[in-house]
Amino acid sequence: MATAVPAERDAVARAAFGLPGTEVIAAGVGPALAAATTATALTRAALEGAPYALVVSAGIAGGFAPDAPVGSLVVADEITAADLGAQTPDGFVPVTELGFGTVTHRPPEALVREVAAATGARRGAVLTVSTVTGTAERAARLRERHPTALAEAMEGFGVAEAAAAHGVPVLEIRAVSNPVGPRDRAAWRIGDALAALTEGFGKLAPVLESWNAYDRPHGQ
Ligand SMILES: O=C(O)c1cccc(C(=O)CC[C@H]2O[C@@H](n3cnc4c(=O)[nH]cnc43)[C@H](O)[C@@H]2O)c1
Repeated sequence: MATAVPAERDAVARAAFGLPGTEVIAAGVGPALAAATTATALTRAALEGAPYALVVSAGIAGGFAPDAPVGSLVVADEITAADLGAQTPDGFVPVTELGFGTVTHRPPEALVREVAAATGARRGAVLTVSTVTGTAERAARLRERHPTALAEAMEGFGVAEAAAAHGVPVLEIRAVSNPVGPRDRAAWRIGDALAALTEGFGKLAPVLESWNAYDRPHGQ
């Protein structure tokens, strides 16, 4: 499990589901550091002869109103880099339309369904951004481009790129701490979101145990 900061790591670790082989790391803020730290952890585990079967990006996030209110839990059916591309006179163009790279990773469908059923998490796209959205206009533009988006955060795509490089499936689970939109630090509910993260991960043990037991191939 890869969170951004130690407070998120502790919220996930507090759920203490005691699964052998589970490690929770604070991998850093932003997609680049999250990718580098996650890739390092995956490489180390592989070199030790105990490769990971699943990578989970977890933490707090901004939620798109009204579908992902503050305090709700979201599981990504799509992890998309929302600002990886070029700004043109006609608007934003993702790198894939420029002919290179990737902007989306898809977690295993069955696992996403099982996580949602076990935790009550809402299913939808989670966007990865390098700049936190601070205006209603940008929030609306993101939702126009990604109509199924429920949340935005800053690490999921980086963690997913590291997992993909190692051929390991990925999940992203986020608890909503603030609405995506006009900047309003007074509206953040980080404590509530961390509590929701702990509660959600507390319900995940059977899902992750059966995933590891069946060792299902990527994409199932
Ligand atoms: O200064 C601000 O206005 C501001 C607003 C929301 C979040 C931040 C952060 O610096 C937190 C970054 C940290 O938390 C995740 N996160 C939480 N909410 C959001 C969000 O609305 N948009 C993007 N990321 C968010 C993120 O994954 C980072 O780890 C500052």
